[in-house]
Amino acid sequence: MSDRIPLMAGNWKMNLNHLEAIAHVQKLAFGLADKDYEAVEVAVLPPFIDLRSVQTLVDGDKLKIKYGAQDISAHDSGAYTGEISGPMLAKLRCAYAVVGHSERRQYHDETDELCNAKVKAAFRNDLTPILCVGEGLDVRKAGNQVAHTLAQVDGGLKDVPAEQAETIVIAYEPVWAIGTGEVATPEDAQEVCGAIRGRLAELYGQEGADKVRIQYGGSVKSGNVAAIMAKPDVDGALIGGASLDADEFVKIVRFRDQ
Ligand SMILES: O=C[C@H](O)COP(=O)(O)O
Repeated sequence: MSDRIPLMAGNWKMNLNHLEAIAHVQKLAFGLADKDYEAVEVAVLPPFIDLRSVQTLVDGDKLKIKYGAQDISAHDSGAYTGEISGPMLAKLRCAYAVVGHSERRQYHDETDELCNAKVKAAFRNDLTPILCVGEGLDVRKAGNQVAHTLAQVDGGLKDVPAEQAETIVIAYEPVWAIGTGEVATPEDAQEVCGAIRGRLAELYGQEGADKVRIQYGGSVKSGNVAAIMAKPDVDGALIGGASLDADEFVKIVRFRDQ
């Protein structure tokens, strides 16, 4: 049995301003306070402008909820208008930085090469990258989901040393299941998550691969999370839409009760 601690991370995407963020995290904290959820790590991934408010709340109330950014610059400082750097996120005590979400790959043309630079920027600044990978519908229909996703894993981890790689979080998000209500079956999720762990074992050895947490993302809800989490290579979820409803997110975190 794996001793990996499941990570349930709510990706708010471009939702909730800094005041709404405070109210939302307070509601999450309240919803998670009456029961021991130590065996699950909970994180929120708000828009950049919310991070200071979330940090202040988490610090002030000594909450166990972690937080991170939805993106990170490949550069640590300089003339990169609009970018947010690893040192800035580290100063806010962010735990995580999402890298290569499919919406960044699709709408901002982020390549595996850029994702690799962002993964390195996160590690350089003591942030844990959540590297997102996954195939689109055309690739899935052609049956090439494993090869496609493993190529993204290879690209994102290029020249990343084993001691860093074994601390990364990889989120397998089939693009056709994001925000569509089309959740992958638990078997679909396991097929690719298992293949990802297999590739990590080839790259870093089985012991290192066994330390990596691999999340599933794509239309995760309280009603389907338990079946997905029952799969051996699924160690958590990256939750979009359902994470905006505090009660629903709390139910997802408590997937063992579902
Ligand atoms: O980062 C989260 C994923 O894009 C999943 O989003 P979703 O739960 O709304 O399908």
